[in-house]
Amino acid sequence: MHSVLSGIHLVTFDLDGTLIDSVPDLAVAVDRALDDQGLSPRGESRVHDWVGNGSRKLLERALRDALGEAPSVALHDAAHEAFLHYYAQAPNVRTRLHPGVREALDALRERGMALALVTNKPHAFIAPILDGFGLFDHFGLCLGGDSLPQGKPDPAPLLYAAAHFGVAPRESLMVGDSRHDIEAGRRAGFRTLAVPYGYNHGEPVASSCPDAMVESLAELV
Ligand SMILES: O=C(O)COP(=O)(O)O
Ligand SMILES: [Mg+2]
Repeated sequence: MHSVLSGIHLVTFDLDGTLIDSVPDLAVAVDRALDDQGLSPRGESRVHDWVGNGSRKLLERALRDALGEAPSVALHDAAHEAFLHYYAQAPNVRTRLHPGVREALDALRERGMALALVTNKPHAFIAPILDGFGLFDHFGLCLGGDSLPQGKPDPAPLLYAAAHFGVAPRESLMVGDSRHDIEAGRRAGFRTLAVPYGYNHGEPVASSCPDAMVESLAELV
């Protein structure tokens, strides 16, 4: 096992960008929502840098980019509703698991580690996506961006997970791809591990100084 796991009893994982490459399906739903409003598509490469603060923020960033100014509340609400509708129809068509994810989750589960998923994505999408990969049952707890009043980078969801499993924060590890994951982990008193292949607003996640980094989650186990 990787040394970052020594003394760890709970591992919490981020979803988008860490376990899955979800931008292909996210971008389709964003672009369909924009099209409903007569706005031109933004495409995957831009959406890539807008993921990480939940779906409302994703749509706000897309609308701002398409309009050249901040959207009205009514437009933001309408586009977000449309996005939720389109994404719910096809959350797992072109989404792929990152290499090493299945091996890592299987091995951690076999070793009796408590596993939690803490994403800023709306909770409703977690089960359909994880089920599609046969991984939903690996997690003893799944929290979405709308599960609690605060999402990452607030430490609240991580502290909730630690309390749920009765594990001390210092015996817990947050695994993520973005500065929001590393900040939430640090503020919660968790150890932090980052992967470099995900979504971090176009910046290297190493700048957030995680306790450790791995190229692939396979290195964990
Ligand atoms: O919905 C998002 O913005 C990203 O969610 P994540 O926390 O799983 O990266
Ligand atoms: Mg992420």
